[in-house]
Amino acid sequence: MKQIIRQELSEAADVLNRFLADDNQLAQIEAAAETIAASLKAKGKVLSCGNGGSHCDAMHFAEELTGRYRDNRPAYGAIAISDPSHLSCVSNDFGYDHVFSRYIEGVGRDGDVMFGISTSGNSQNILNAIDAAKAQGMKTVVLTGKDGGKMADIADVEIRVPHFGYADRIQEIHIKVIHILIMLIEKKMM
Ligand SMILES: O=C(CO)[C@@H](O)[C@H](O)[C@H](O)[C@H](O)COP(=O)(O)O
Ligand SMILES: [Zn+2]
Repeated sequence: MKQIIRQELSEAADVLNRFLADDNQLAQIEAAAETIAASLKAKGKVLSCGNGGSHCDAMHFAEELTGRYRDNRPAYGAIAISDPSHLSCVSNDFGYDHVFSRYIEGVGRDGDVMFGISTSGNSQNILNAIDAAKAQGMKTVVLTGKDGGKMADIADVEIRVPHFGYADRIQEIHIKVIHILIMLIEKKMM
């Protein structure tokens, strides 16, 4: 058992160190923070979305913007697309591929930011959300993994964890990126 624990922690450390060494990804994190802070300063908001574990991460990101991260400060506008009644209605009536895009059509406004999280970069409901966000005049920021998938070509800002194994290793870096983004956004809002 100890061997499994060591192997898992060691692989996680390797993925983190490779990400840390990639200046291009660090620049993308700064670009994402700038995009989001500019929207919030102009009274815009962030609409975040993801599937499975990334859905939880989308909620985590939004609550730290509306609620709190490390210290108290004003609330910032953010909504994770997560209302079960919306998700079940749209899945039932239009299909699961439309759960995020439909919400963005209803709630997204020019100047808002769509924040999508996908380890494959290929989840169709997030690809559709990017299209819907663009149609609303919103900026799009995505966290991806592997080769970035189709999202790499269409998002305004893409932060990628180039790990080609299981999704959990990618998600572990995503949550670190989310915390750093909140920190940078707070600094830019001061
Ligand atoms: O949390 C995990 C795996 O760690 C899973 O629930 C995972 O999020 C789900 O399989 C998602 O449906 C994967 O979607 P995506 O990351 O490719 O967009
Ligand atoms: Zn998980």
